[in-house]
Amino acid sequence: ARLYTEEDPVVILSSDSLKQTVLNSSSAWLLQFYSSWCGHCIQYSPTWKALAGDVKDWSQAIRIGVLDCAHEKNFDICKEFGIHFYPTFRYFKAHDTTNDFGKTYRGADRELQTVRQLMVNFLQNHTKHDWPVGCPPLDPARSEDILSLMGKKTEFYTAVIVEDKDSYIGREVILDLMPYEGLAVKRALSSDKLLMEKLGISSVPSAYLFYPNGTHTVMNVQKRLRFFFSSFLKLLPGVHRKQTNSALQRPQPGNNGQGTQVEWKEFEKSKVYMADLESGLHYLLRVELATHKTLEGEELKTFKDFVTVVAKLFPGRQSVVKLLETLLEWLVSLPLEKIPYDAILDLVNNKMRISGLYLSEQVQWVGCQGSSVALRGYPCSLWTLFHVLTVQAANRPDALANTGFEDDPLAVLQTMRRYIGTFFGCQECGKHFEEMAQESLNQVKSVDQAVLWLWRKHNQVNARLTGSMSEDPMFPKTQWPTPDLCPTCHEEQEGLHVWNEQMVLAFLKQHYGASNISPKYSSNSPDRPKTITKPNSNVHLNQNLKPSPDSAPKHQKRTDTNGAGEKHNGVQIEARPGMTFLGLGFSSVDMSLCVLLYALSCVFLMFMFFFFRFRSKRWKARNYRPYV
Ligand SMILES: Cc1cc2nc3c(=O)[nH]c(=O)nc-3n(C[C@H](O)[C@H](O)[C@H](O)COP(=O)(O)OP(=O)(O)OC[C@H]3O[C@@H](n4cnc5c(N)ncnc54)[C@H](O)[C@@H]3O)c2cc1C
Repeated sequence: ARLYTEEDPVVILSSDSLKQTVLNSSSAWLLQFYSSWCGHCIQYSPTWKALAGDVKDWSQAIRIGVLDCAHEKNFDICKEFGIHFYPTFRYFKAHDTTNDFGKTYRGADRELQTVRQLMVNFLQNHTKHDWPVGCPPLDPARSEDILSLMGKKTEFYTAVIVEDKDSYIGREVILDLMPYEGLAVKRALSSDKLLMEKLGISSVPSAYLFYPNGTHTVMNVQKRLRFFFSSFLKLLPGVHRKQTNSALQRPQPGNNGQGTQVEWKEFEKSKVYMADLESGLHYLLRVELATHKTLEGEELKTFKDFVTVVAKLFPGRQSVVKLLETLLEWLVSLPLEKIPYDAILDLVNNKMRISGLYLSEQVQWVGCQGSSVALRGYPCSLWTLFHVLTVQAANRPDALANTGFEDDPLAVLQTMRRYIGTFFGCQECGKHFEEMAQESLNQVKSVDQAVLWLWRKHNQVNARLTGSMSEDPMFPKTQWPTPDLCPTCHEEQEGLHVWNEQMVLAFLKQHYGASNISPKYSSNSPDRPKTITKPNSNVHLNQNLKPSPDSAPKHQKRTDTNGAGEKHNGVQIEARPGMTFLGLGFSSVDMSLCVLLYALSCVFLMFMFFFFRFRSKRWKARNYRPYV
């Protein structure tokens, strides 16, 4: 296998693309010419990938590429470029038309931080004439320019990183924020005493922030590290990733693409919202799965396992949990190998009118709302649901007792893997997720590791999707949790950001724990359960597939409902009349059958009565004995 794949944040070059990509480019390039059989190259590849991921946002200024000289079709180009040893590192300046073969880096130190700083130095070697397009100035700003911002209203924020002469933080933060709009980042040196005094800065590195409204203050970050400064700035209100051409064609924030404004709901990002989880379950059960006419074989098994895990672990409202439990009992009690999905829908829609079961049909995205209806929503809620479930499995070890999943730390992840692979509407996503699962899921040995595995993989997906079309400019894809949510989760080792996984685990358990789920915006249960009739489809509960009354939990009561049908979102909502008797709910079909059977049995009994009466009279007349 090749050392680098399309999944990695590096640009993979070949003889066909090398010259036209790298020479006279609008950005500078740092290339690694490697050989896939060379042991050093193999060992070094994780560092190179990490570096490329770390500087992904610098791509307008400098980009990272690889070319495999062991590939037959690259033999000639590697010869032409004079590559004799592997790996060879070459820098290519932006706008270089001299057709040269780049500048070789010969240093022995190839640590990530060293190479990253060399990239900054190399960028600064450009002149005014060949400066990479889109790369902001990296030299320190003049103190007059900074001080003139005091009290001045502008259209954007200005952040100033004040640092020592040898520090790279300022330049790295400037490059990190390059793809973002709504702010400008500058750097200043601590040797500028007047500036230090005017800004009231006594220790470095520090950051100072000028707000668009003319106010200004020292930036308050928990740790004075590059990652903390960059994250803080990326998350400022009004700061978002610049839109690409394709992203510009997307509906604008607050607009659903059809001219209708979407109502914005205020929310706290430190909370998980029950409305998101329930809306996700509604979409999953009534829309995504409903595209399957019947479930059988592996699909049915996957669905049953999914319902088992959710019914046992979902820390939701009683009405939803009861609905899931009833669905589970019904699925388990049914010996069928094939189930029409309409029958499942009938149960989800509580056609049996079992009181206390209800899953709202209203979609309410809160923490998962997007700046347009085309963004976020369901996939966000699905991630959230599975994070909640892994945390529940870790916090409540006995929850899966007697389900066949007890003692299985992989229960939630394997169920998620199979659900995503079988039913998730985005097939490509399913393929990627499966690749990640095949790669490392077998290393998960405990429920805590399962929580961390899902977090790690979600961040891997976030990194891949940074700047993609599915990124909501108001909710940029970041490595999560950001420092403002969990400062102790972040550390730095030799200039590289590292996670404190113990802290991450504690944070995930708190964030996705039941007590952090807010009921705000959750739709209330209706006074009566409603049934849905899809146009032109027979949705009457299939009598053969009715769950037997015994299969419903004993504590569940049935109730009657009354009311006329009503129209909602183009779907006919029909509330059929019914009644309760001895605490059991009966629909009108049940009632009609009862009356019919009652009438038939009356006729039958009358017939028997007259038949035997007539026979006994005849017998008496035939065998009349006056002396008996
Ligand atoms: C299994 C799966 C695979 C996917 N694969 C792809 C794909 O290959 N290509 C594609 O274009 N889209 C894919 N998607 C969709 C994509 O990941 C996002 O869900 C979607 O773009 C919406 O993004 P979002 O901004 O709402 O944040 P999401 O990534 O959906 O995250 C939702 C919320 O989870 C929290 N969060 C973020 N990161 C983490 C983390 N590491 N750990 C715990 N919580 C976190 C945040 O609060 C965030 O708001 C996939 C979705 C799923 C469920």
